[in-house]
This record gives sequence, structure tokens and C-alpha cells, in this order.
Amino acid sequence: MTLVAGIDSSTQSCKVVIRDAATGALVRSGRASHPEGTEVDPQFWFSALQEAIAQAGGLDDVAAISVGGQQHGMVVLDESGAVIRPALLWNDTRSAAAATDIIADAGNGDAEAGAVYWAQRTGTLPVSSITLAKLRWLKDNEPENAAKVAAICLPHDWLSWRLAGYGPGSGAEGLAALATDRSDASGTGYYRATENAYDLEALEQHLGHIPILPAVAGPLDSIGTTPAGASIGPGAGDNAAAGLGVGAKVGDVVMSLGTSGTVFAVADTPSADASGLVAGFADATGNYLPLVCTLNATRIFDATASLMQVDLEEFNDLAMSANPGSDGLTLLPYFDGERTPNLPKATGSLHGITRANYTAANLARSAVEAVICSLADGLRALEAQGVEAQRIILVGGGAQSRALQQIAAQVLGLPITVPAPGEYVADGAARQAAGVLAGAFPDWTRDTTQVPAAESTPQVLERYRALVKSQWLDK
Ligand SMILES: Nc1ncnc2c1ncn2[C@@H]1O[C@H](COP(=O)(O)OP(=O)(O)O)[C@@H](O)[C@H]1O
Ligand SMILES: O=C(CO)[C@@H](O)[C@H](O)COP(=O)(O)O
Repeated sequence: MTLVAGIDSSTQSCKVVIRDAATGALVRSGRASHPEGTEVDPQFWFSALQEAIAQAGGLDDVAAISVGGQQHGMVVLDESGAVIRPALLWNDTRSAAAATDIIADAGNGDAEAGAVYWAQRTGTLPVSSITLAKLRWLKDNEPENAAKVAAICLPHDWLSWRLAGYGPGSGAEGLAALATDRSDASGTGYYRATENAYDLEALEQHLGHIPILPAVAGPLDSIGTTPAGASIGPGAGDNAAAGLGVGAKVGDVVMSLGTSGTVFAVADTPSADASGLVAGFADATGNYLPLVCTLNATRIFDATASLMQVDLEEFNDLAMSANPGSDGLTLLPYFDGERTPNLPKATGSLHGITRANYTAANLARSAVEAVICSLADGLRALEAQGVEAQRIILVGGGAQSRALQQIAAQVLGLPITVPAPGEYVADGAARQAAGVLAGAFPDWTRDTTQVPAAESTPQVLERYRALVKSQWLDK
């Protein structure tokens, strides 16, 4: 049996799956936690990866490996190959002012003109999550670090590079070996997916110079080998890898609930949304991946469950026991600021409290309704870009919640498909690794369940939207 490994280095943890390249059957797996925080020394990701690999029984018998990872994180390397400062993650909002400046600069001071410029240039507005905004923050706030940047890469690129045996001290030869893929490159703000080319002008303007950038490999290219001889695939951003893992095809819409909430479609044409709601990313097969991302998803459940001193199972039971609309309790979930809509300084709030409705069950349900409503708005933004959702494929840690599945069916009013429990980002990476060996993506079948259709509850979304508008958008 030929084995392949797939890795998901996500915000909260690192997961490794080892699968049969021919059938996709799961053979072994491992997992390790990442530290908290929105800036992280990449070395912690490598340690977690090694722990997860060890738990999965090692890689000695694996023929190919690919890494999927959290997108956008700014990993800056000096000329020796050492990391200059901890990576700023996708959910670090300190770059909000830098993002505003980048957009305004492109419009000569006019933010709307700047937004149109970026939508046409890269398909994505460089909001605070996007790597380019983090580089501009570096130049404005830590100029001595900005001047040292010899190469920039993303979390998945850096891990692939470490797996190939490079690291601090690898020098020029090491930096020249950096590689990435089109899906993750498309989230940097300095890559134009329609032309498959870096936007060097943007880097020069906002970092102050042009450093070494990872070579962008094709979807099934090998970018090197591990010291033990396993071929290393190009890897992918985690959302694109999840798309590969569930076998999403053009027209499919996927909703992922992890630290981030995302909703994205596989498309054969690029998007260019000047409102900034939809990011015009690329997928990992050569197509596009218009995507909406929120900063507040399953951590709202974690925080609410922790407040109520219940575990996630009890939290889900409580949410299921409440009525749709949580008897009038509505949560706006901006606990960590928000990216979509672009409100980096927003905070969460609870509305409509009465003595009668202020119960643990209503609080739990309002948390789930809030997260689904925010993604329903994401879906509406995708639809405005021409995406026609026939059904939703639900993935990520939160997809295992029956409460979430049921409430998604009620709020979204669309059929919901849930693939069998699994690590779809790591699975997508493993499928890519198998594709690198075979020269084509294998067809790995997987079981799915259909969430029972539910009576739709449009009033829940209407009330949520009215509150977002009055509390934040109209201010
Ligand atoms: N049964 C469940 N109900 C609700 N949320 C869950 C459940 N199981 C896992 N989660 C959530 O999944 C999240 C982790 O999902 P994951 O996709 O691994 O996140 P990330 O990719 O951001 O690291 C945790 O925040 C946890 O709350
Ligand atoms: O920023 C985005 C997408 O644009 C996030 O989806 C990150 O890629 C992190 O994903 P998770 O770790 O939450 O899965």
C-alpha cells in the first residue's frame, strides 16, 4: 500500500492524517495544539507538527506529503533564513490602519476609488487580515525589522520548507528553495491570480523593497523531498485544501466553521468585489475560490460554553432546547472585532434581554444563530457575485454540532450536506499528495449525511440584519 500524509496547520492546532493513496482510507492520524494568540513564533507550529507526526506513527513509510495551513500569516525571514519576529496571524487586527492606508493610497486618498483599484488588481481588498497590510504595518511600526526582510512566506510555505530540511542558517540557498501554491499566494494581496504573477509594485510600495518570494508551484507539482525521500506537494491555504478534501467542484458552496467562519464557492471565473465582502482567492486546482471570511465562529461557542461552565455537548443540547429566535435574544458575535463586515474594532453585544428570556438555553442558541447569521450574510455577498448556491457543504470543527447543523438548515433555508466527521483540510492536503504521485487527483469517495430539511426561520436573520445595520453599519 502506498501511503500519503496530509497536514492541517490551523489556527488552534496541527492535524496529520496518513491515508492510502489509492483509496483514501485513513491509516493513522495525530494532532497537537498551537499556542493562543494572534502573533505566534512559527517554531511552535513546527514543534506541534513534529508532535502530531510522532502521534501519527511517523512518516518513514510515507511516499508524499502536503501541507494545508491557515492563510495570510506574515512569516518574515532574514538573509540567514531565521524568522525575524513572531508571525502576525490572519486574525490579528493591528494592521487595520495600514489596510485603510493601502486602500486610500491606491485611490489617491479616495477610499472608494482605492477599493475599485484593488478589486480589479488582485480581486481582493487588502483588509487587515491580508499579508500585504501586515507588511505595511511592519514598515510603519518596526522599520528596523522591515529593512531586514530578505524573504516572505506564509505558514504553509514555511512548514513545507522546514519539512524539506531548510531552516535558520540555510542562507541564500534555502531562501531560493521557498515554494507555495496559487491558492495561498492569492491571499497575500501581492499576487494576481488571473495572471498567475506576483504584484511586485505593491510590495515595493508597501514594504519598501522586493524580497525573495516563494516560487508558485502548479497544483500537482512536487516542490522537493523530505530528508527521508518523501515527495512534498505544493500544499494550499486551508480553505482551498478543505475544498479538495470534500471534492468540491465548480458550483459547489462550502461553509467552514473553525476559528474563522468561511463560506466559499469553487468557480471557473474570477471575482472582483469592490465592496470588499468577497475575497477573490484561487483554489488549489487551477480554478477560483471567491470567499467570505469572518473572525468570529466556533470561539463564540467556546466562550459561551465556558461562561456557562458546560462542555460543548451540553452547550449544543441547550441550544437545541430553545426556540428559533431564542425568544427574542439576539447576539452580535463581534467578540474579536470583525473582518466581514470590515469592523476591526467592533465588539460583541447581546440584545432584547428580558427577565423571561435570559436563560442558558436562549444564550446558547443565540450564539449559534449569531454565527450562522453572519455566514448567511457572507452567502448573500457571494450570491451578489453570481454564485448560485443549490446546497451547502458544512465542514470544520463546528460542523459536528447537531445544533449548528439544524440551525443552519433553518436560517439558510438550503439543503445542508455534512461529510462524515473528518479533518477535511488535512484530507485535502493528503489528496493533493496522492495526486502529486499519480499525476492526477484521485477520486476518494466519502460518506455524507443530509441534515433533515427544517422549516425556515427568516425572522431570525431579519432581526440579526436589522441590528447589525443599526448598531454598526449606519454609524
Ligand atoms: N461538537 C461541537 N460543537 C460545537 N463546536 C465544536 C464541536 N466540536 C468542535 N467544535 C469547535 O471546533 C473548533 C475547532 O475547529 P477547527 O476547524 O479545528 O478550528 P481551526 O481550523 O480554526 O483550528 C473549536 O473552537 C470547537 O469549539
Ligand atoms: O483568513 C482566513 C481565510 O481568508 C481563515 O480562514 C484562515 O485561513 C484561518 O482558518 P482556520 O484556522 O480558522 O480554519
